[in-house]
Amino acid sequence: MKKLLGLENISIEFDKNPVVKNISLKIEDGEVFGIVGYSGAGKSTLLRSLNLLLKPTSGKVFYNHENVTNLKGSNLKKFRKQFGMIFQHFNLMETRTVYNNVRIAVDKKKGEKEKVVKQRIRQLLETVGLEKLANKYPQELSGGQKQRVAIARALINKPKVLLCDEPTSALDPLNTNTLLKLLKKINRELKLTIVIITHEIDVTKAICDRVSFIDNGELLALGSPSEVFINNTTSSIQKFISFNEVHARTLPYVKNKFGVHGKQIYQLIIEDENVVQPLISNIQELFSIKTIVLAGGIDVYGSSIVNNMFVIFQGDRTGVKKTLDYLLKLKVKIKQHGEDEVQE
Ligand SMILES: Nc1ncnc2c1ncn2[C@@H]1O[C@H](COP(=O)(O)OP(=O)(O)OP(=O)(O)O)[C@@H](O)[C@H]1O
Repeated sequence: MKKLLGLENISIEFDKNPVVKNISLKIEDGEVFGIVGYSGAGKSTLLRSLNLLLKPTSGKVFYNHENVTNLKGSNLKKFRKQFGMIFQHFNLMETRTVYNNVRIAVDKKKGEKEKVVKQRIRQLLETVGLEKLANKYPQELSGGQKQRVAIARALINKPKVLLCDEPTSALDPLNTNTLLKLLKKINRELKLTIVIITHEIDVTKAICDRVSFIDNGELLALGSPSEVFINNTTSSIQKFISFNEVHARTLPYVKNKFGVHGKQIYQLIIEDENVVQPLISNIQELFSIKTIVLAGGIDVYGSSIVNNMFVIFQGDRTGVKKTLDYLLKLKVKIKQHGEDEVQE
């Protein structure tokens, strides 16, 4: 894949207050790229610098290898047309039908024939599954349907990039799922690059090829969802995940109730082909080590399948040591569980 967007040492301040701090990253043509972090981390501000809705205080923005940071007037307008945008609260016009909410966004300057425009709107409404609701008004639609109108509207001028600012935050889990599937479908079928802001780890796991984790204006991690959320030991990322992971709440109870020391608990991160290997029974056969599984769950992180397990090994010290060596050789990632947070 080739690089489509690039930020180089971007900083953004509001009234001398730094909100984005020296961030550099590249977004590839055709990928789904996530920007993740707590509320107030600077995600929306960063997103808006990509299409220069916000000009950075310092640093450079690249599009197709061209430095676009200082574009002005008609060149800036032309540049922005490469982007469509959707938002958490849909921003539809309540007095217009679904069809007209899309129609109003058509770039008139292109001078396209009405027939061509009509055909494209119909086609887009079909893509987002709303062809039968073209004459309805926003108040007659569910949240998920409204967001799909917003997607059709954002795509009407055939942008190269779709910027999504918390597109699922106002939706229930069912609608979230449908919307994520739709985003993935348009990413593939229209070869659209998608940049999506979210504070929900499940959203990134479902559709992102790569994610960036932003905390307090800084880029703390960048990589595949499993690299960023499972293999990264930065404490603010671990805490972020613990919102979603039951074991962060349950393991302290196990430790207190049964007098288990934190360091007896190992987190095993078993990925891809190892997921279907009989590792636990191998350990028992080879080293006479018994395994108590406290928690475990298999999940899909982007293109990786990961079994994230918390275990206690029972047996002599040499056996445990051999077990750890054996697992490490198989590229299982191992972390010893600390008292308060997971440590390498
Ligand atoms: N136009 C602005 N003027 C002044 N301060 C702003 C402006 N836009 C954002 N901020 C401040 O910058 C900080 C980061 O805001 P931003 O919206 O980028 O964060 P976020 O990570 O997207 O959070 P959220 O998910 O809550 O929107 C916040 O403290 C916010 O108040």
